[in-house]
Amino acid sequence: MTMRVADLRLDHARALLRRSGVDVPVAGDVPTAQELQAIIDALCELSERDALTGLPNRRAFLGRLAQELDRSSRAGETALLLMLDIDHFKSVNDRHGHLAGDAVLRAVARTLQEQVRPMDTVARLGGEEYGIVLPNCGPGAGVMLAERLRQAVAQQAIALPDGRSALHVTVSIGGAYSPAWVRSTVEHWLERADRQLYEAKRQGRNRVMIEAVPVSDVSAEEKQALFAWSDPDGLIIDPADAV
Ligand SMILES: Nc1nc2c(ncn2[C@@H]2O[C@H](COP(=O)(O)OP(=O)(O)OP(=O)(O)O)[C@@H](O)[C@H]2O)c(=O)[nH]1
Repeated sequence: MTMRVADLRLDHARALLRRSGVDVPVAGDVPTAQELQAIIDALCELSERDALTGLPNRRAFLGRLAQELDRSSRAGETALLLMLDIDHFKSVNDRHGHLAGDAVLRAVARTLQEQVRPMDTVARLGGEEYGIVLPNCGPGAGVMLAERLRQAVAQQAIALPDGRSALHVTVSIGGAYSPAWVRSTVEHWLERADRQLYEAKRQGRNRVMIEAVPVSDVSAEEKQALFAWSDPDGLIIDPADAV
């Protein structure tokens, strides 16, 4: 049995889009190809956004990281990955309520977005954690930028939904550079930045910790892949001797 466009049941998709504030006008009962395409595009866009802050979500961010790794491995540039986590966020919820917690999450998202360049991507990774990827960003600029982000959040007075009070929060930031010329993996990059974030929390929070050396921390598989790729004669080189 073949399915016709007229049989498609789009009510659910349309209702979801309407609830999410996305208006996809449809002229008649049977959608045209353009109308169908608009619904598909809007659903794709929605699946990559965090509903609370409007930032790209984890799924979208992982895609951006993969793109950036690919670009920096070809261009020989380093990109910086930052992981940010609001300090003692549980106590914001506990003291002021969940709605106040949500207001804080939105306010921090706005501040981070305001501080970065248009080419950078700020995402909410889940809970009170954000990720930022900064293409073409080297060690000098990276530390300064992360420190600027930390200060901007700490200085911000966040208005609470009761309209009467405001509060301040701080963030801990961990960072790692993508290795230039090496095709690394998203998982390994995230793990390196996460290790720095863990260290920033351990050392007392409200601080920035960025891995010092951009290239040296490359996994054994990555070294293997790099040398297989760079050795056109197929000679076997022991990566341990080469790096
Ligand atoms: N309001 C609100 N709270 C959230 C949301 N997502 C996660 N949380 C809360 O975020 C809190 C995270 O707490 P923890 O993981 O203990 O971390 P923390 O209190 O920030 O402590 P440190 O990270 O160690 O400084 C939990 O209380 C979650 O319920 C959300 O979308 N809205």
